[in-house]
Amino acid sequence: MSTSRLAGFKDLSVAQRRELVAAHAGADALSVFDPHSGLGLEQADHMIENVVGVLGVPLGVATNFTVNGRDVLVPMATEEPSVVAAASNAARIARVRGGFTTSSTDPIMQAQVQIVDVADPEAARLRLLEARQELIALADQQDPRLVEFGGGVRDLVVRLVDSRVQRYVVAHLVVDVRDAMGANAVNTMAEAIAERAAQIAGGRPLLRILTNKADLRLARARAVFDAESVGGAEVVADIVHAAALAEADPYRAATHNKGIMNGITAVVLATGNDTRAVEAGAHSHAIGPDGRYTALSRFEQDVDGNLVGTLELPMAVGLVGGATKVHPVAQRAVQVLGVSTAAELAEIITAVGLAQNFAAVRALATEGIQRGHMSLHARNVAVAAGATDAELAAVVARLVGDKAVRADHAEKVLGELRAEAGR
Ligand SMILES: CC(C)(COP(=O)([O-])OP(=O)([O-])OC[C@H]1O[C@@H](n2cnc3c(N)ncnc32)[C@H](O)[C@@H]1OP(=O)([O-])[O-])[C@@H](O)C(=O)NCCC(=O)NCCSC(=O)C[C@@](C)(O)CC(=O)[O-]
Ligand SMILES: NC(=O)C1=CN([C@@H]2O[C@H](COP(=O)(O)OP(=O)(O)OC[C@H]3O[C@@H](n4cnc5c(N)ncnc54)[C@H](O)[C@@H]3O)[C@@H](O)[C@H]2O)C=CC1
Repeated sequence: MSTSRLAGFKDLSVAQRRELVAAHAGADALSVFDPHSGLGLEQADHMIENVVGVLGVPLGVATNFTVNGRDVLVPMATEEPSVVAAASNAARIARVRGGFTTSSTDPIMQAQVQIVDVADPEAARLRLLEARQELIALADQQDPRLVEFGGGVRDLVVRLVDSRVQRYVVAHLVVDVRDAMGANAVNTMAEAIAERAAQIAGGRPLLRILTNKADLRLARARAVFDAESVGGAEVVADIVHAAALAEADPYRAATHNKGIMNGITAVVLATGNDTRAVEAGAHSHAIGPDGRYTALSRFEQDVDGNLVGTLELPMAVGLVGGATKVHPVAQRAVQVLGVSTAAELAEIITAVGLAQNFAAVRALATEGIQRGHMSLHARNVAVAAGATDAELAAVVARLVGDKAVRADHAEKVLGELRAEAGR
């Protein structure tokens, strides 16, 4: 089934949405998305330690995404109102000009081996490089499955890092991890070569761990947002101004990048991937060549006057290993996305990050964030004030109408409605 635009998806009931998503994923029913049949206590107890329960996070589906010409429904797990709506809204505008175009590097992760107390670091560096083949072979022996799947060590790089204590020799194993996120895989390799590497360097092995600055594993997304659909030439120009401030000013960049991560983290979480690893990679990548923290995305006006958005960042996500293969909901989310490689997943996640960023910045450059975001957040405020299902719509309408989406006002409105009903 083509998802085409799926206009009006938001107006369907939860049951109707599930039917549509199930049909799209080629599944009979999405029973596993049911809160009572998702992650069980027993499975949870195998995943982490000292388990006492399972936390439910809303799982939504962003619509309207076209990525490299393919319509995609995007599962997003988030507690924040308006994130799924914003992504769908941006994707609706992007598809006017063909949607998102993506690409990525090979899935290369790196592990570091720190060697301390080396008398001659410069010479140690060359001794390690002379032993490159031996060390690579030793590392590859640790993971025959990965090698079988076409992955394995691609290079050995040696850096000298001057710290306030001493000059460290730091060997990097550069590993193609194929469809894995790869942390466990490269950590095993780093631990296996550490003793031998330190012996060759003439020092003592200390840290043996991957780096989350996965700057050899980049995913990229690009989209042209049609000027008219964006709101006209002035809005395009103002979005470029907004993005330029984020590039120039770390205070704005942090919020701009948070908007990107609203989308990225939601898909990373929905697919059972490691949100902290992706966030660490993103923020380390937000440091520009001049050492300043800056925006991860760029927005420009093209020759036709349309807005072009681009995003490039490390994206260490996998389809095997970690929770991706264990969590039943994550597996179903991957099925809905219709991806079969980690690279495809990484690219879709990056497209969602760009969409999310565009939606937020467009709102900020026009009417402001409050109308769209707060009208959706009003439901949370009303429920927190004690509104029942039957009272919810009336309370939300009053909060939005009064432009006062606040707890005290919700309590006041609720009191008034109940007094009227009691009369
Ligand atoms: C909220 C909208 C989308 C409303 O925007 P709108 O123009 O009022 O929406 P609309 O009713 O015309 O609908 C347009 C499309 O948006 C989607 N849409 C619209 N409403 C819904 C809904 N209820 N449920 C699901 N989807 C929805 C849906 O795809 C819909 O198409 P349709 O289905 O009608 O054919 C818009 O104002 C928007 O994109 N705002 C940005 C919101 C945002 O970024 N939220 C993130 C939280 S704020 C934050 O944390 C980050 C920030 C902002 O600080 C980052 C930064 O500073 O850069
Ligand atoms: N700093 C960090 O980010 C750290 C993260 N982690 C955790 O590590 C986990 C991910 O580690 P992984 O090595 O991905 O998991 P993993 O070790 O469970 O799975 C990867 C293994 O799967 C096998 N495999 C089977 N099919 C494959 C294919 N098609 N492509 C690649 N490998 C295939 C390979 O032997 C590979 O080594 C996550 O849970 C993450 O939270 C662990 C330590 C540190």
